[in-house]
Amino acid sequence: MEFLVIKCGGSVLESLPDSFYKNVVAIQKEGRVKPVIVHGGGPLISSVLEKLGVNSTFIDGLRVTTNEMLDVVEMVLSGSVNKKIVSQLKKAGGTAVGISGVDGGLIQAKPVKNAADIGFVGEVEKVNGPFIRNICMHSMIPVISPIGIDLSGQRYNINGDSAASAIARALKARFCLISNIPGIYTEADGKKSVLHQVSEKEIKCLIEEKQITGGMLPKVTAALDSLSEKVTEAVILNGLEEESLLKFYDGKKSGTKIIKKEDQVHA
Ligand SMILES: Nc1ncnc2c1ncn2[C@@H]1O[C@H](COP(=O)(O)OP(=O)(O)O)[C@@H](O)[C@H]1O
Ligand SMILES: CC(=O)N[C@@H](CCC(=O)OP(=O)(O)O)C(=O)O
Repeated sequence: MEFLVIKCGGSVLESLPDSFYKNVVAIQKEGRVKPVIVHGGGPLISSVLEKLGVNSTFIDGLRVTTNEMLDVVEMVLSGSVNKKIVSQLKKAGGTAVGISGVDGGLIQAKPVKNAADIGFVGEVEKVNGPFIRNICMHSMIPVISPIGIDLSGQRYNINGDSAASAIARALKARFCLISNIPGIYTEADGKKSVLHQVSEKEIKCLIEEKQITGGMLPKVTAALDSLSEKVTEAVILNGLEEESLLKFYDGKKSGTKIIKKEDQVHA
């Protein structure tokens, strides 16, 4: 079974055109590749927390998450955001199942490394791949929110990009990250452009030069982590560009392709 993991960023969720969901359903109905959606929801979490008088702080693009904040994060991600995507897919003619990483032990998590004061932020230890496969086998589209759980039952807030990356790796899936930008921007001589392709080494330079910052940091790490011998590229796509998902699916040029090495040979 072949999979396509589609990570939908919170930056773009409110603005994704109906055609995006129609395209996901069309891919599912074609049957060759099973789409799996993993979503974020960062901006909505921030705005709900703000209404409750809680300010968010981020370390390397990850939200510092106290126990009280964790309840809000889960409510927003696994409740409102997740069910909106399921409804959109229904409207587009498909059947989706909304679940969080907590359900069925889908995302087993542990505290994220090297950040003592970040609270209940997790990284993925293990993914229950057979659970996802089962949903896909029943012609349904899994829609997964990035909350993880450890063996003691503690829940963790996981960055959507890293959750999606671990799921893509577990399924040996093609991986695309849908966001609100046409790809990775770079600037040289005051001129801004979008990279068509970028390697791990180039990404390190761009991070050092502070050309890649904020929410793009977990995104590029996630893209690189998803790569394996079998899956050699991950792509950052613009959700606001109507046909970007189908272009990527059909192997056409779209967004920024992330690869391990510059000399990687491409079809
Ligand atoms: N080099 C870069 N190219 C493009 N976007 C960048 C870059 N560096 C930082 N960013 C920021 O990263 C954001 C995408 O991350 P994020 O807001 O977390 O998206 P999402 O919610 O879609 O996961 C962009 O909107 C942009 O502000
Ligand atoms: C640990 C951490 O930062 N978790 C994220 C989860 C949501 C997310 O990743 O949303 P986007 O995809 O929209 O960025 C957060 O709390 O914002």
